[in-house]
Amino acid sequence: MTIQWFPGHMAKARRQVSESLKLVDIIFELVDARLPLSSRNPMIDEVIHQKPRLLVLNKQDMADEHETRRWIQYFADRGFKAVAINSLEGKGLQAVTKAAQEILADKWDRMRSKGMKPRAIRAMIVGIPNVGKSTLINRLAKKNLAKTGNTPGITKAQQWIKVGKEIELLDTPGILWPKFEDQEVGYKLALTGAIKDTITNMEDLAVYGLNFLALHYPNRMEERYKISSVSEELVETFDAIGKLRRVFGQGGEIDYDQVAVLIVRDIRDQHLGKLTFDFVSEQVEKEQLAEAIEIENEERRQKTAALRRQQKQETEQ
Ligand SMILES: Nc1nc2c(ncn2[C@@H]2O[C@H](COP(=O)(O)OP(=O)(O)OP(=O)(O)O)[C@@H](O)[C@H]2O)c(=O)[nH]1
Repeated sequence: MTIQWFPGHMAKARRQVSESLKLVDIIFELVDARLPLSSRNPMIDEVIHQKPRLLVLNKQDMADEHETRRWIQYFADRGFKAVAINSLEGKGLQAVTKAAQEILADKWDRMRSKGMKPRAIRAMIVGIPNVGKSTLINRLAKKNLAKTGNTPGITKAQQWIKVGKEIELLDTPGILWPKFEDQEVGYKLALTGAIKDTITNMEDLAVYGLNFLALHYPNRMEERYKISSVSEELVETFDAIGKLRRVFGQGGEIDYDQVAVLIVRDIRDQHLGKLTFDFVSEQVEKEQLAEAIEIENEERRQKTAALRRQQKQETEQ
């Protein structure tokens, strides 16, 4: 399965985010708690530069709680504050305000020491499509619908939403497209519904989903489909699930296309429980591997350089 991404959209989104960047004190980078890495825009660091940022893991209600805790710690260990929220039900929103205040505490202290009056923190939400940006804005806006009006001095009028006394939020979020040249990232995004089904092959997706379940959540797969592994002969697995769930075509035969759709829906609709698709343990392993390769490369470079120096000395003598 090849999933395309959209460079045209990306360039426009980057421009839009860059333009708004100078208006805000902090970026709320919204990601899906089920895939805190795969749902990040890989160019986000380049786009937002050194702007302070809070990582907001949304849809926490759908993610594996244990893994969400591990991700928050993972980001903290790397110097990024992260909070988990559920925008749909408005859970965890206070943690967003509190974390933003903590991140900007030094800047606010400096402002106060210069005699400046404390003002509300200005923030902007950015994230990939479908991650919950509008839901969060609406949820925050509901608390206080009063908009603070346009910011003078910019051509395009920006509306600000007051969130309590502490925060003013830009009412238009920055959309950053995911980059899914990595096929696995594409599958994960598709399984959580971030990519439209029209650009994904349902059977490939279902097979990826089953293999993922067998590896990370075997008990849940067993409970739902009464199978403990994915057979090398995929037809056998699809037959077993089709029979169990009575997915038959008109002639009474198993309808494999519909079995694939059923598996994907089951995963998306949480019939296999709260699932997380990115794992801290796998990421740390990848990072350690990359580090080990870099150390090896560096040692090799040093050895080669030493050898060259020695050869040079020998020819000079
Ligand atoms: N379960 C759950 N669903 C959520 C949550 N936040 C948003 N959603 C759902 O996710 C879907 C996408 O939410 P939107 O707010 O439209 O996402 P968006 O990022 O604004 O999407 P674009 O407009 O495509 O950029 C909707 O069906 C929301 O109801 C959440 O915290 N939990």
